[in-house]
Amino acid sequence: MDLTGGKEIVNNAYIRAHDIGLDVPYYAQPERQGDSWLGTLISAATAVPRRRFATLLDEVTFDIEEGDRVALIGSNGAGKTTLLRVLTGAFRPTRGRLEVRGSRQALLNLSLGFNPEGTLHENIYLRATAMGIPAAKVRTMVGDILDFAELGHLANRRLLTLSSGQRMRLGFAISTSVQHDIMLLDEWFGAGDAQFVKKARGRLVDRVKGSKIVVVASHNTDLAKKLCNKGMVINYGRQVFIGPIQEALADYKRIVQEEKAAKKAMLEEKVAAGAAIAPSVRDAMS
Ligand SMILES: Nc1ncnc2c1ncn2[C@@H]1O[C@H](COP(=O)(O)OP(=O)(O)OP(=O)(O)O)[C@@H](O)[C@H]1O
Repeated sequence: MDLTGGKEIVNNAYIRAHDIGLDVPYYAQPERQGDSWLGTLISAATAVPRRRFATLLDEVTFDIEEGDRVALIGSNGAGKTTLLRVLTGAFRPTRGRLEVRGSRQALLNLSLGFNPEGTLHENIYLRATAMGIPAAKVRTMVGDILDFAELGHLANRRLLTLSSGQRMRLGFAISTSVQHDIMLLDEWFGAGDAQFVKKARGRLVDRVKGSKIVVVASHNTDLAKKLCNKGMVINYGRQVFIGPIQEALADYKRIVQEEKAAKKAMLEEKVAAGAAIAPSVRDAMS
């Protein structure tokens, strides 16, 4: 079987970002003043949400070349998944220049692009076509995908009748059915039953080995050290470091310690000013 799914594998893959930024619109509900159920009800019915813009990424500049395995490192909400979405092409940067050479495989949301009303068979066509695989090629892959997901006996059932674990298995089997140049991963895949996870990890390791570039967002330091040669630290949507993985992890550790020290100092100021602090918060800061 041709593992490229009919896609051209390029000789020289890269991702180059120059000063990219991403602003997204969102709607903010004005603060509700009601202190009674009637007041809350009236304010909920009459308050008009305001359109605002949030800067999710700013001043991100890097060159990722063939052979690089890059860990995106940062606290919750730092912008790792957002950057991966930009790299997959799901979000277009609102500033700066992004150049990507090579086919991309994204393992971010395994259920994305499914139609719950369609059968498993139809959904394989839907997703594989969206991945750019020609229909003739998909036809030769359907059996393998269903076998890998262990769902062959349900091929003509509607997707909405599947359990969430079964959907995830199908999504994983489709997303990893072909080898691409660039692999974009959000956290190391670890959901599902133990036997499937083992099989899925085996396939992931193969795909990572076969990829020219891997970018993985992870909170798992051991995995980052084992898998990656480079690390990119993201803090509040800004890239604050890119370089060798050990140095990136050290930089992130320093940021976490500095933030912890700043929070502790703020807490101590509040205590000195006579504010009541819950014991759990005090313990967490010590
Ligand atoms: N569509 C959106 N509109 C407004 N804000 C958003 C949107 N999507 C993400 N955000 C915000 O952008 C920030 C970055 O989110 P993101 O999911 O990229 O973080 P992350 O680093 O992957 O976090 P985690 O480690 O928790 O997965 C968060 O503060 C999040 O609330």
